[in-house]
Amino acid sequence: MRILTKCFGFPDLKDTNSSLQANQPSTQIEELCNRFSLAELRKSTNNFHIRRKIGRGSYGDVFIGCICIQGESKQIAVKRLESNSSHGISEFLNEIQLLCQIRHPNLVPLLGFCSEKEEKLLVYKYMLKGTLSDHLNLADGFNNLEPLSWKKRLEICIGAARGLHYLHTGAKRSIFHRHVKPANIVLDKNWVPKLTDFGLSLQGPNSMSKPKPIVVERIQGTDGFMAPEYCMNFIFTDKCDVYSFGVVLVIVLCGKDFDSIFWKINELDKSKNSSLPCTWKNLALGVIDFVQQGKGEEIIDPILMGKIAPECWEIFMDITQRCLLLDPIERPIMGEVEVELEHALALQQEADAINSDTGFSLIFDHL
Ligand SMILES: Nc1ncnc2c1ncn2[C@@H]1O[C@H](COP(=O)(O)OP(=O)(O)OP(=O)(O)O)[C@@H](O)[C@H]1O
Repeated sequence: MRILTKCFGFPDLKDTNSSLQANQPSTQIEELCNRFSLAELRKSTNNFHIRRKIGRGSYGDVFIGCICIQGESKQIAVKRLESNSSHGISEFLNEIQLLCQIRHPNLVPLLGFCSEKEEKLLVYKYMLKGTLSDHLNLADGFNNLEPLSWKKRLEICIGAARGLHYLHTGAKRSIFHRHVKPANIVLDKNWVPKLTDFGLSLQGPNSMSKPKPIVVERIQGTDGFMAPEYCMNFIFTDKCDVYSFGVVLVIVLCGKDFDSIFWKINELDKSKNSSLPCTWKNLALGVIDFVQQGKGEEIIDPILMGKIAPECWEIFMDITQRCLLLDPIERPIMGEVEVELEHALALQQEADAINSDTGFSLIFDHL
């Protein structure tokens, strides 16, 4: 087992260590990734004007801008690291080093970075449709965006699963994302989902073999999405990302944030006198429980009622609850999750072709 005390370190990149000590990206990375000047990013965001602010994460504010790259005008999202964020510097370097080396249709393209004076900025391609979280109306209450159809949700999950599968097995060395959640899945103008926020990601040894566990010094991530064994043993594997992805699938189905789903499931359990609240309850089994008791509409996104074909439901719930199994060995790998979700979508499309008018009003009685 390899022990990583920091989440960066790319032996195939020269200069990396000395640059990291100086909190600067390595010279080789600069060959792979644009370095923007602070002046051009200031200009492109109207000096980080409040009206250009499109979001805020733990890293700092995110601004929209427009910049000319190789003669082409591009809309960009600029993440500005807050100056008092000590922890952010390692995430900043980690994200550049990782994203500048990999390209995939389901990973957000990093266009470049800026490290000048006290300013540290990351420059991404702007994703017109925002985050999956925005479209599930999870962030800051209701935001009036058109709700996503069930098929669109499945397509988004398939794309995100593909991106995660690529990270685990497709790159030269396996990469664990470590921060999978709806807010870290962004959508381009064609609704193609892309994983973003690689600040916490870990790069393991050669991915030709099975992804190997990595021991971390401290637990980082978002509550509710972190796998139990990671929180208890400080060991991260590809199966911890699978667990987080399972939580995403439940949220996509319910259109509610983690806490709301978790408390609803606990309430139902309490009414049955079954068990005490437990953070790592298998949420998918909780949802199935609701449905079997004829209370599906209390937990599932109301927009989806009558829209999910029973055949699709079965495959979707099966893979979701397997992603959330307590024993990581029993969880599927991301490749299997991707295939099962594709299967679920195909079944939904077949059922829609037959029942285009009637819908699936009996789906929840059927189970
Ligand atoms: N490439 C992008 N295109 C369009 N909007 C973006 C892009 N990247 C980020 N955003 C917007 O900025 C917000 C903040 O993003 P960021 O990744 O910094 O934080 P987060 O993932 O929401 O939170 P945290 O960093 O705490 O996990 C997002 O919710 C989104 O609205």
